[in-house]
Amino acid sequence: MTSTTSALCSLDEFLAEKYDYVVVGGGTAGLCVAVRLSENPDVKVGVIEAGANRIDDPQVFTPSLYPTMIGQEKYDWCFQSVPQSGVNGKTVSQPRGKLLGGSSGINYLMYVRGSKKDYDAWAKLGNKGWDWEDLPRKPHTNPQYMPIAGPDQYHGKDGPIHTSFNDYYEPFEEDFCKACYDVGGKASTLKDAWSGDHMGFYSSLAAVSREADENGRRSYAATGYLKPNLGRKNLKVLCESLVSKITLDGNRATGVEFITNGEKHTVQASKEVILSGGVINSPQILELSGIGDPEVLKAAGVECLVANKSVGANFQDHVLGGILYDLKDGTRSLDSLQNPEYAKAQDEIYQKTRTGPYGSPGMLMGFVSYASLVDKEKLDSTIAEIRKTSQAKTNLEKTQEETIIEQLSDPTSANIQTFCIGASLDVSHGEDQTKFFQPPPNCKTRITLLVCPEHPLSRGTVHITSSDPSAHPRIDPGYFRNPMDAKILAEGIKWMDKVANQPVLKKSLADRVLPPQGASLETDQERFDYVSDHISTQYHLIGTCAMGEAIDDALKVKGVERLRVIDASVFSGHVSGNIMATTYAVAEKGADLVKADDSRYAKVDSPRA
Ligand SMILES: Cc1cc2nc3c(=O)[nH]c(=O)nc-3n(C[C@H](O)[C@H](O)[C@H](O)COP(=O)(O)OP(=O)(O)OC[C@H]3O[C@@H](n4cnc5c(N)ncnc54)[C@H](O)[C@@H]3O)c2cc1C
Repeated sequence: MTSTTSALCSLDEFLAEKYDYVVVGGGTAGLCVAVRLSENPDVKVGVIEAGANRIDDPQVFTPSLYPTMIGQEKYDWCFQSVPQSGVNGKTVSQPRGKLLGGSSGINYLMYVRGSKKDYDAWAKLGNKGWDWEDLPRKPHTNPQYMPIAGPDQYHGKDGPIHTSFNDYYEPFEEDFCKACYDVGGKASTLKDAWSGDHMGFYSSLAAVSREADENGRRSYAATGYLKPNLGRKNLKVLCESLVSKITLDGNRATGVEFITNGEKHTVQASKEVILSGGVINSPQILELSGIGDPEVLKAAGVECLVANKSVGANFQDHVLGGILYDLKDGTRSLDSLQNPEYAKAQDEIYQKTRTGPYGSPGMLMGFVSYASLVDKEKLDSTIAEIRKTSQAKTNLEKTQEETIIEQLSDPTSANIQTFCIGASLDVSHGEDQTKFFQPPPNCKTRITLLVCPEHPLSRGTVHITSSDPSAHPRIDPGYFRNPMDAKILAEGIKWMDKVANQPVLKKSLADRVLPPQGASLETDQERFDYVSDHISTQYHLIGTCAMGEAIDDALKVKGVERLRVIDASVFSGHVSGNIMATTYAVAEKGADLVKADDSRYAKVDSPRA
């Protein structure tokens, strides 16, 4: 390869090379895969990323500044759903990171693993090698599978993504945890929330580095995986270039077509194309390439080259609902950073020591089971209603539904995630992230108490409606298409209302803002009506190239040779909690699956980033 000092290269440099593997999308999964595949210096890897390199941008690296990027085209694809009949016809914004590092560069930084049972459910769906034993526990012996946290059996020490606990806490954080345990009437049994059991309430790890040169900064795919390996001569990364399709010779992927500065180019991949465009763009790119449901392709004016009806189906998300309170006068929260004097003082602290609220995003969360929130009669009627109103059509959907019924019936299953965020997150504005994060008026400070069902029954789709690669696909998340999801969320709101009314927390709260002070949350119907009008995405889109359906368990696209998908679109069912860590784990395993099919890797003593 031509010698440059950095893998980040110009168009000419990129086109001058020949690649074994071309990775589409330099995001969370894509950079992990590219870095792992380029560990062998004889293997040439090219990455094409639509967004820019923003490694040195303070909005990206300062942990608490994520709200300033979400909903802004400089950082975010700013996708929007079609109107959702389950939520009074509202549209719901669908942010996705459009920068080197992808969504790991704009997300809330929460570093969470799912429950053991969630991954075991993937294996039960027929995906061999994807259970807990095979995936997240690998860091135990093989730290790269889960990045570092503390020095115990569930956390590695030398992984690429660095995590840490906040060094700054809001005054009410401990009170929230106490209130949650008071409502449940039980003390904490939580040992390690990354051990496959995260039932309970705690301040989570954040993907914030505490290493010298990155101290107090976001640790994400661009800094954790790519940055230490920029000197590799066999790795080239081209930014600000939009992949328009995968080129095929019959049913064999041969390379990629992309657009830079309005000009079309192609690049060949002699071994494989790896699609890591994320949950919206991976199915979009497959469909633009003629791989997908023939009817969808025909309607979009794209010739069908490989029929695969599962592409773009099985969309799932975690839906966020919640309650918003003003804090009593004088109670600090991240909203206090609106006050210019306080913000200046905290910024000085952050610049000098990399500590304080700017380096400590809200991390307070927890998990409860649905079975612990309702009595036996209500649990039985929920299950009967799920069966009666079942919308499951495919084998995958039917098996998933039975798994969800098992999960909801199990008092040890993390069915509902809860958050206490010391800032105003306005769930009446799920359609617009800039309004969602708008600070409260009159320099007030607020607290947001969020609730989120983890194993949704509703399914949606992502499909192209045009052959234009720059046109956003049609995103129909199907929120509350199955009304049981709204009913389960409504139970979570009932529980959260009790938490807010525990004296230990109530002492910090002033008026309720959402639902407005005085609005009743007494009946099932009132709570159902409230959640049906007040939701946001929790940004945990999955499933549009699902393992076992659109692709096989080696992540190969069914019906196409030399083409894999490796990103969050391959999750076949949902996991409890935030999904960045699981996406890294999928990418690590995906890279190993690619290596297993290429004899050149047997010779390599995998150095780790
Ligand atoms: C606002 C937000 C907050 C979140 N908060 C958290 C959190 O706190 N904790 C957590 O665990 N998870 C969180 N998540 C979820 C998590 O970050 C994502 O699920 C995960 O990062 C997705 O990884 P991915 O590799 O599938 O996609 P991405 O990381 O989105 O990568 C896809 C990449 O492909 C590129 N791309 C797409 N199309 C093309 C094309 N045609 N040509 C070239 N490049 C293309 C994109 O620009 C992007 O860089 C959040 C997500 C968002 C958006």
